[in-house]
Amino acid sequence: MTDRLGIIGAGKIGESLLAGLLRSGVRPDDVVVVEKFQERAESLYQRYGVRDLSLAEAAAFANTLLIAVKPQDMGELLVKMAPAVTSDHLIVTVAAGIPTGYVERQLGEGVPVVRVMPNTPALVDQAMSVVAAGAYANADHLAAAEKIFSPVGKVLRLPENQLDAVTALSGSGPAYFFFLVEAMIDAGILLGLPRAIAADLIVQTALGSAVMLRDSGEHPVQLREGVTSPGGTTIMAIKELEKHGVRAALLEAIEAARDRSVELGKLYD
Ligand SMILES: NC(=O)C1=CN([C@@H]2O[C@H](COP(=O)(O)OP(=O)(O)OC[C@H]3O[C@@H](n4cnc5c(N)ncnc54)[C@H](O)[C@@H]3O)[C@@H](O)[C@H]2O)C=CC1
Ligand SMILES: O=C(O)[C@@H]1CCC=N1
Repeated sequence: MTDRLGIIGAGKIGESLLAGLLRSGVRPDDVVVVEKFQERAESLYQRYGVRDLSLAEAAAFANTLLIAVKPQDMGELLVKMAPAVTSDHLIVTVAAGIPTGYVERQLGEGVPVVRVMPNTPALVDQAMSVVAAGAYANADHLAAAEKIFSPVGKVLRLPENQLDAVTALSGSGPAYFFFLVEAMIDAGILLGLPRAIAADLIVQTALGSAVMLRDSGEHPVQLREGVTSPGGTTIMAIKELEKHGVRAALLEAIEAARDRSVELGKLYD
């Protein structure tokens, strides 16, 4: 397999993957984009030196086609792609909720499809991506898909029936952390700290806590207990979080995200 990639839909996720691949040493000549909005395509060319082609041209150029359009745009896109795609292509899709089975039916039985759920920390090479094989994707296809995502972070293989849960957990996950940080900065304002100071305190605290979670080998409960002194300040805050049902809210929020992923998958039933 030659390694030529076409990124169809170079929005937030498409661009983050494009930028990550180029940072990792992939040559701009080996990547093309197919982008609906001409202005965006021109801006990508200026910033990355990557050409914008039509779907047919991209399919002729690249052996791997990475689809990064919104789930709502998938139906129309796959109809346009079908005539240009063969079983020699590898199709990688990051669209939330859209099953490989649907993509296979639209593009033709036998076309290898790998469904992936990355997340936006790809921008800083700290993504969490999960890859799942469709019915016609073999070990080489999975390895080829992983090669696109491993330069921008960690990659895990899971069966496709877990991808809706993954979407809710790590796909949407960065938004939950940003939401929490935003609320904690507001708490700093409430306590009279300047916004910039509150932001510094919370961002560094988030970073330090994330590194501890990753590197200490300890369970989050142990790490939290290490901060929670008997009769101290932290337990007073934890009591309020429990009183307001923050744990239950998170469980229900992530369940709602999973349900939405399942619903998006039914868009084209
Ligand atoms: N934003 C995120 O955190 C994540 C998004 N995803 C998935 O990635 C996909 C893209 O999401 P974003 O990058 O956030 O959306 P976006 O709206 O930023 O990017 C989508 C891009 O696709 C282009 N596009 C739409 N239809 C097209 C077509 N027919 N041909 C060529 N280009 C076309 C649009 O012009 C746009 O630039 C979605 O399916 C989403 O579920 C997956 C993981 C995380
Ligand atoms: O909100 C969404 O639908 C996409 C999928 C995962 C993260 N963002």
